[in-house]
Order: sequence, then C-alpha cells, then structure tokens
Amino acid sequence: MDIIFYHPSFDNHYWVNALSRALPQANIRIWTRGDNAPADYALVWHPPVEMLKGRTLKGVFALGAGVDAILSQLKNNPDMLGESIPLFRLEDTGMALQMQEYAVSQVLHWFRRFDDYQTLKQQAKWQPLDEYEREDFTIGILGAGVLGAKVAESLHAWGFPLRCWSRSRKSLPGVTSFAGSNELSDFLHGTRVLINLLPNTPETAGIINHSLLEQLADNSYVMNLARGVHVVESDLLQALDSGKVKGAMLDVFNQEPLPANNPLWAHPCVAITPHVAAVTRPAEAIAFISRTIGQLERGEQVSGRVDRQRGY
Ligand SMILES: NC(=O)c1ccc[n+]([C@@H]2O[C@H](COP(=O)([O-])OP(=O)(O)OC[C@H]3O[C@@H](n4cnc5c(N)ncnc54)[C@H](O)[C@@H]3O)[C@@H](O)[C@H]2O)c1
Ligand SMILES: O=C(O)[C@H](O)CO
Repeated sequence: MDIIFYHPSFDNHYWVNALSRALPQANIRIWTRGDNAPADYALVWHPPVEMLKGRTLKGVFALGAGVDAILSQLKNNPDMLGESIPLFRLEDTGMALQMQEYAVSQVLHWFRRFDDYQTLKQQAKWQPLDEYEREDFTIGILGAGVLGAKVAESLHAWGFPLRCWSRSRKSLPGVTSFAGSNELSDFLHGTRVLINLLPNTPETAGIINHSLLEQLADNSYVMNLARGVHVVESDLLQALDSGKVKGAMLDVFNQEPLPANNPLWAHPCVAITPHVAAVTRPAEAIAFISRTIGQLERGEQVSGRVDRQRGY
C-alpha cells in the first residue's frame, strides 16, 4: 500500500516516521512536486492541486477537523478529486479535550467576573462585585457535533443551564436541543454565553451577525472556536461598543494571521488566541487514520467521512 503525505507546516519527516510505525505494511512518502507515482491514500492539509489531480485514490484524509479549505479548493478545481474518492476528516483525536479546556476556563473567567476585576485592578480599586447567578448564565452552543457535544458535557459538570443548536435534534444529558433555522431565534433568546463550533458551510458563513447578536441576552459573551468566517467582525465590534455584548474570546478570524491594524486587537473587551483552540495531535490523529485505513482495507464501516454536498 502506498501513502502520500503533505502538510505545509508540520514536521513531515516526523509524521511519516510515526505513520510508518503505525502502518508497517505501507510505503509512506512525503509528496513533493513532480511526484506522480501511484498512491492508495493521501494525507493532506492545504494540498497543491497537482498532488491529488488525476489520481485514483482509495481515500483522502484531511489532517484536521474542518474541511472547508479543501472543499473550497475543490470548488475552484472540480477535477482535483474524483467524486467517488472518499474524503475523511479527523474526529476528535484529542481536539475535544482541548476545546473543553478552552471553553470551561473562559466561561468560568466570565462567570467569576475576572474581566471586571482585571479592569478594577488597573484602577487599583479594591471593590467586591455582585456575584452572577448560574440561572442567569445560560450557555448556548452553536453546532453540537463531535466537539460541540463534548464541550456541552464538560460545562454540564459545572451546573450551567445549557442549550445547543444543530441541524437535527440531539439528545445530550442536561442540554436543551434546538434544531434547524426555524428554532435559531428560540435558541438565542436568553443565551448569555454563545460558543460557536459550527463547520464553515454556505449556510453558516456570517451567522454571527447583527441580527443574531441582537437576540442574545443583554451583557452576553461570544466565544468563536470554529472559523473566522462565521463572525461579521464589524457587527461584533458594534455590539461590543454598544454594550450589548460584554466580551468576546476569539480564536479564529476572517484573515489569519489577524493583521496588526485590525481593531479587534485593541478592543478592551476582546481576548484573542491565534487559532490554537484545538490543534492536531500526531499520536491520536495517526491512531485514527491507521485504524480507519485498516477498516477500509477490510471493507468495514468507517467514521469521519465528509459529505461533500453538505459541506462538512
Ligand atoms: N479553532 C480550532 O482550533 C478548531 C479546531 C478544530 C475544529 N475547529 C472547527 O470546529 C468545527 C466543528 O468540528 P466538529 O468536529 O465538531 O464538527 P461536526 O461535523 O462533528 O459538527 C458540526 C455540527 O454543526 C451542525 N451544523 C452544521 N451545519 C449546520 C446548519 N446549517 N445549521 C445548524 N447546525 C449545523 C451539525 O448539525 C453538527 O452538530 C470544524 O468544522 C472546524 O471548523 C476549529
Ligand atoms: O479544523 C481544524 O482541525 C483546526 O482548525 C486546525 O486548522
């Protein structure tokens, strides 16, 4: 079995060595320009079109959870990957725990008013503030898939009222489920902390806009852990300036790296991390990929296949 590997920023040699240990029966090589030799599988992130074009592969694995970049490449280059070639993405592989750490720490930061205490500290003011009540701190999770469901589970342990919004109704312990565009307004009404874990699709791009933000509870908080394209940045800035939204924690942006002149950097109510909410962990990702290739080779059911029409 032949496997080609390409990632623009990972240590490709490290990955190929680790993959070779996990799949000793496979010949795994780093793909470089001009390599047209046959391959059965391709493991990729932002691949050059020529890497995949014209190949008859048994499968392509994206080395991350979101496949928006590869699907948008496919849109512009429809012959890059034949319709019948399955595309897979990483499901969890250590990302859920990272999302849980991120979401729980930030929700607690807001709930315990550490943002307000930081402001008071800057004024050298010793001033105990009123406590927030849990029942006023409803958390709404946009997207209740692999990562959203796990984030809900970790916040459930802290006793917050929880709700989620997804395409189909979910059954998650302690979480009120809203489904479909007809129920989005009901989901937003009373939501104090909004956590975004949707995939980037034509339906979800720009979803966190003026109209959505207006429907949240007053003094709400927004956490974007999914993709920058979900947020209309000018609408979020306006909502922060008006006080409707009290704080935002953003990991992803329309333009990455976020340009130095973007007003989000300087906004006192915005916290920023550089697209690190959940990174691909080699050991777990390689275990998932090698297990899935084994299942495919044996003709078994697999998980993680992307529905190209649906867009995730
Ligand atoms: N910031 C980071 O470091 C980072 C890391 C990993 C993943 N991500 C992002 O997180 C996203 C989610 O990952 P996942 O593994 O949980 O995905 P997933 O496919 O398991 O879950 C997606 C969820 O979104 C819902 N959804 C999709 N389209 C919808 C629509 N139109 N209306 C309502 N609900 C809709 C689905 O029903 C599902 O519940 C990824 O697509 C990726 O963009 C970001
Ligand atoms: O989608 C993912 O896996 C992360 O956002 C890394 O890009």
